[in-house]
Parts: sequence; structure tokens; C-alpha cells
Amino acid sequence: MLILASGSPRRRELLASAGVDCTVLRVDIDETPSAGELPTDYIARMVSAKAKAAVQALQSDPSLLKISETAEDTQIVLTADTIGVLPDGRSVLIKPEDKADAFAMWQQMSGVNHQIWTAVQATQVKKAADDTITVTNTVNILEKTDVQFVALDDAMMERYWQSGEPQDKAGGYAIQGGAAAWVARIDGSYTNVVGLPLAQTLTLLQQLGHQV
Ligand SMILES: Cc1cn([C@H]2C[C@H](O)[C@@H](COP(=O)(O)OP(=O)(O)OP(=O)(O)O)O2)c(=O)[nH]c1=O
Repeated sequence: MLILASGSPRRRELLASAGVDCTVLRVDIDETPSAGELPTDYIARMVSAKAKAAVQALQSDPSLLKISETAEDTQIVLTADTIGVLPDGRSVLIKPEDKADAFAMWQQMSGVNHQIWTAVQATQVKKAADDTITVTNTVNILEKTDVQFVALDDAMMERYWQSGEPQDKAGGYAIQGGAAAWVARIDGSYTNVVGLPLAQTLTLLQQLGHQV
């Protein structure tokens, strides 16, 4: 069975909607961007740090890995990271720290286009007889979706902040929730915005020989 190393319920639900069962392993990493770090570098660092943390957790508790110790028996650990990117191509939007941070992000997205990027990493691991976990293959994809927001006023932003939904979402919004009314159009994968580009992820899993 697939190990989804993500605390995001959206990712698990998307995989379940495609009939993919997974075991959830929560990993906690520092998601602070470095000064001047470009979106491509930041998102690659995040998705790989989440995978490293997951492999470490498996190493501490190898019983989480439901595979035998034969060389052919491997398991896939899936990690993902979702960010917003402003039209300057440099500004990364992650989860808002507080209300002021959310408002500042939304003001920059009001009435214009931004992009949502999700990076997905499939890390194939195997277990040796002494319970050592080794990574046998790593494959990454990066999917980008253009999103255009309507013009937002203070009352719309205030109402949405009070809903409690923005707090744990990249860019401080959920297209699958209250912010659906803010989205004039998108160009690209919808599920990518929700946190996991489903069709592309299934292709990735198939490439690694995982039955989907
Ligand atoms: C833009 C957008 C983001 N999101 C979510 C997807 C991700 O869960 C979250 C971005 O944060 P992430 O750090 O990508 O994911 P996470 O912290 O929820 O889970 P983990 O790190 O354990 O994998 O924002 C939506 O649900 N809807 C949206 O429209």
C-alpha cells in the first residue's frame, strides 16, 4: 500500500476518489522560505525535505513499512507541497501567518492572475533484513495552474478570514471551499490547486509500477 506522507486531508481524499488506498504518515518540517529563495528552489526543497522526514520516521519504526525484505519488494512514499506564485515569478505564497499576512497576499491576488504550483515526489523504498530502509528511486513532478481572482474588497476578505478556512491553505484560500466565489477562471489542473494534481500523480505512480 502507498504511504502518503502528508497531513493534508485533501490529498488523501483525492487519492481515495481515484480508488487509491494509502496509509497516512504525518511529517512535520520547517516550511520557512530562505531569504530570496526562488519558487522552484523552495518547492523542490520542501517536497524533498518531507520525503527525507518520512524515510527517517520509517527508519525509526520499520513496522510502518508493510513490505518483506526481498530485493523486489518496494513501497512508495508520496510527498507533496503546494504554493502560490505571484506574477513577478519570484514571490512565494505559503500558509498565512496571521490575518494581516492573509490580507497582504489577497491584495496582491485581487483582480489579477497568480499561479498555484504543486510539487509531488514519489520515493521508492525497500527494507533490508536488518530493518535498514534504503531509497531505491525518486521521481518528481511539478504542476502549475493559472488562477484568476475577481477584485476583492475588505468586506469579502474579512468575511473569508472569519470563516477559519484560510489558515492552513497556501495563499490563504481554498478553491474547493469559500474561495470558489473568488475564482473567475483557471487554466490547468483543478486538483493541482486543491493540493495534488491527481491525473499526473496517478501516471507517476504507474511509472513506478504501482497498481492504480
Ligand atoms: C490553493 C489551495 C491550497 N490548499 C491546501 C493544499 C495543502 O494542504 C495546503 C498547502 O500546504 P502544504 O504545505 O502543501 O501541505 P499541508 O501542510 O497541508 O500538508 P503536508 O505538508 O503534511 O503535506 O493548502 C487547498 O486545500 N485549496 C486551495 O485552493
